[in-house]
Amino acid sequence: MTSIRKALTIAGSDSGGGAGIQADLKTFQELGVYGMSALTALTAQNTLGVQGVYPMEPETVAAQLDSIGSDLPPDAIKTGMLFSSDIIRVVAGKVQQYGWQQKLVIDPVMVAKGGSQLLLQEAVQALITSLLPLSLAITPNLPEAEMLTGMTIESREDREQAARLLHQMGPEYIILKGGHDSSGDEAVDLLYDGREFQYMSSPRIATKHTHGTGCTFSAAVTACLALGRSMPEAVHTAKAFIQAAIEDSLNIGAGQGPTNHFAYGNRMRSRGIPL
Ligand SMILES: Nc1ncnc2c1ncn2[C@@H]1O[C@H](COP(=O)(O)OP(=O)(O)OP(=O)(O)O)[C@@H](O)[C@H]1O
Ligand SMILES: Cc1ncc(COP(=O)(O)O)c(N)n1
Repeated sequence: MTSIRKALTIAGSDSGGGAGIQADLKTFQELGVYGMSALTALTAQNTLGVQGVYPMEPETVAAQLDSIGSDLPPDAIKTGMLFSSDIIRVVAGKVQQYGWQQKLVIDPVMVAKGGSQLLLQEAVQALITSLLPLSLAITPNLPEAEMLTGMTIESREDREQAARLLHQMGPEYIILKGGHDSSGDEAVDLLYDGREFQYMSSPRIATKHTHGTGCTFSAAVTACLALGRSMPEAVHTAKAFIQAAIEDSLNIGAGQGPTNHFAYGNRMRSRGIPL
């Protein structure tokens, strides 16, 4: 019998398959981790945008988490689209009930690349007060970090100050993603553990096909944590995973296409490197 590490994503469904739960499960699979999911919302979505958002009832989110918590304890967990304060409170309660605090990565998804609201404005405060204090790590992009801290982030010093403020809200690790800063030739992410700032950068790829980059990146971090890797190792691998996925992005759909979840694994396998 094969034993396998398990990761759980608590997120929304993207019918187009590039972001949300679909991106998370593909990433878990590629990194050799058994994927499980609890749906918070359905979206009707494709590369052209979000055509509809259909949130789950909070009790159906609770029921999914109970099914998983009572039988399939995850080694690591991530959240993505949570939509409302009611759903956030249910998730926070289940994280406490099952003792998942040290395993929880929060991707504070707020707005889709096409502009659709994936987190209601009324839910931002619940995210800060109910969920952030329970988390191991948070992976905001720059606009999300601005929303959570109330700061404007322009300089490197601003990023470090935002990371300090986010750290005071509870997460042990802050992973501030720099994909939205298109001013330089590099895509620069920052990892902060409350003591040191570690920058991780890669060449910025000129492409519009970046649908689901944040979901894929945080899923890769979560998969690596499920495998028992340290946080710096997990972020390093996630950066390599998303870089490959954007470089080899897929030419499907008429709009902003998804990344290629096979790319990192294909490269490693072709070089004979174990994943
Ligand atoms: N054009 C690019 N070239 C290289 N890396 C990129 C590019 N865009 C984003 N990244 C990387 O992808 C990861 C996700 O960053 P990003 O800031 O895009 O997240 P996000 O906005 O949350 O994504 P999403 O909008 O899909 O939720 C980060 O590691 C970032 O550095
Ligand atoms: C269900 C779901 N979750 C997350 C995203 C964010 O991804 P992006 O910002 O690339 O649109 C999304 N579009 N849909």
